[in-house]
Amino acid sequence: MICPKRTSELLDLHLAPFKDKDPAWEIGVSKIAGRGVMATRSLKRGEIIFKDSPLLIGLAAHEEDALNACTVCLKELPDTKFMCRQGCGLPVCPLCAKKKQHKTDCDMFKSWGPNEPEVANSVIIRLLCIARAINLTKDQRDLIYCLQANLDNNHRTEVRNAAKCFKNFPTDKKLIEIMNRTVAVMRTNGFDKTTDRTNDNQEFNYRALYPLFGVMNHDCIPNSYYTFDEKTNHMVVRAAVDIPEGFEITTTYTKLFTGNIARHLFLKMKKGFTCKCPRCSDPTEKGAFISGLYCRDTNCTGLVVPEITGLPHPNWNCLECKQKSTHAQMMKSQDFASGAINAKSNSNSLKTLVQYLNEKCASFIPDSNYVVIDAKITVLQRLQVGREDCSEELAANTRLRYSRDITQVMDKLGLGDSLLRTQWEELLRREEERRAKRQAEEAEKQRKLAELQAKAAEADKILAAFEAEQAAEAAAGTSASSAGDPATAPAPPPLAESV
Ligand SMILES: C[S@@+](CC[C@H](N)C(=O)[O-])C[C@H]1O[C@@H](n2cnc3c(N)ncnc32)[C@H](O)[C@@H]1O
Repeated sequence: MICPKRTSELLDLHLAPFKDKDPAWEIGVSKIAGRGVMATRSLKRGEIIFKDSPLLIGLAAHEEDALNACTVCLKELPDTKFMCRQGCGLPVCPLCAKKKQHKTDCDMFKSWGPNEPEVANSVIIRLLCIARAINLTKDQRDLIYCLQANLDNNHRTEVRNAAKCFKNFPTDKKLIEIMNRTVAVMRTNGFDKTTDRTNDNQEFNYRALYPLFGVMNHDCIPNSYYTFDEKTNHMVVRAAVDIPEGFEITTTYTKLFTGNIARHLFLKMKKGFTCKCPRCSDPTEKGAFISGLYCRDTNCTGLVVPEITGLPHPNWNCLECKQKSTHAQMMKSQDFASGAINAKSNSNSLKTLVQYLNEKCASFIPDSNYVVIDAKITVLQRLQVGREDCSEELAANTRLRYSRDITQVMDKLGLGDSLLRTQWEELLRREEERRAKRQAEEAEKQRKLAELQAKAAEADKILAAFEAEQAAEAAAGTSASSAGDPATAPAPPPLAESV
């Protein structure tokens, strides 16, 4: 392990432009693994712990990605004529083409001689983020070297493949070593256009290395969460719960709503370690049953969960009838449910998806299963954009119901704040406000109706009394005339003039 003191010195230099005078964190020796980030004072839930800026950032440029984005400002460009005219093989916008960053990138790649500089090539564009390490200052490069690098057999492949796209790719061992090391550091600590790594299903479209964040260890119930500032690409890390002084500040390298087996596999394959946090050691995942499936025995109503063995294909146990099932058997149920729900999620009709989730799914998959949670998150995200083919009432009820469901899962898992939770809580608050407003409006309508009805009843009463009076008067008149009273007898019709 590299000395925490040296790591702190290098991080101080990197963060100098915006580091707090009295930072809430320090680098220390972790009880989880190697170095970690520790709280220097107690932190309140929601408080900003630190901001980090990317030491390296570039386009992720995966094979399937559109490549018309500027390699400096990272913004999308028109889909023709976006390549630099100097022959470096990099897309760049007219404004950034004049900037120092592009000049440095352009000089380096031009000297390596891209095979087809006028054609956007994902391998070349993707390499830029790594190759930029060559032109960093010594302190910055030391910081890269100071971060953990899990050196697997594959970490040299990227540079080796990229070399084939240039005519004069450097052969200098030192330069190649810098790039290979940077690839390994990126894989261990960086972001690569993936939502897998983010704690919140928040999209991050670039390849980047945030060095202070790179010292944070993983916990499946992290006590911090992060967001990105879209303008500066700075990362902001906040306390998800109250964190006492001296406690380690943790993050999650996986999505929050994946089951034990999927998280275990991801951490083992991509990050090279086995997590031993309380969530990973509990087959029920703190009673949230994110991996839970129905028992295969149709007479049993129990939930089946995977055994904690650390194996990729564990046996599963029914918590009710104790029947054991093989991993392959349970995966059939999971795959069927995932296929059915994903097909509906991909359909154009939001109403169909909501109805399917509300009326059909419970018959073949428990509500707690991650596929159902994911689909509900999809619905909420789509509802944030518009209510599509859902009625106002269905949209309102769904927002309320699903955000409550997801908040409940978070509570069971013991998850504190996160971007998702803040969003759902805001949704719940707004929906409850709307509901209260609608109820108040309805009550006011009823009050007015009752008032009108009372007035109408009063009017009816007056009218009835008047009519009764009239009738009485008429009756009195009739009896008077029949009694021959000339004063009250109706006037006789005028006699026709006799001629
Ligand atoms: C981003 S680094 C974290 C900082 C690292 N501890 C250091 O000293 O630089 C990621 C590496 O830390 C280790 N690590 C992080 N979280 C861990 C955990 N929960 N259990 C075991 N190892 C962990 C793994 O070796 C992982 O590849």
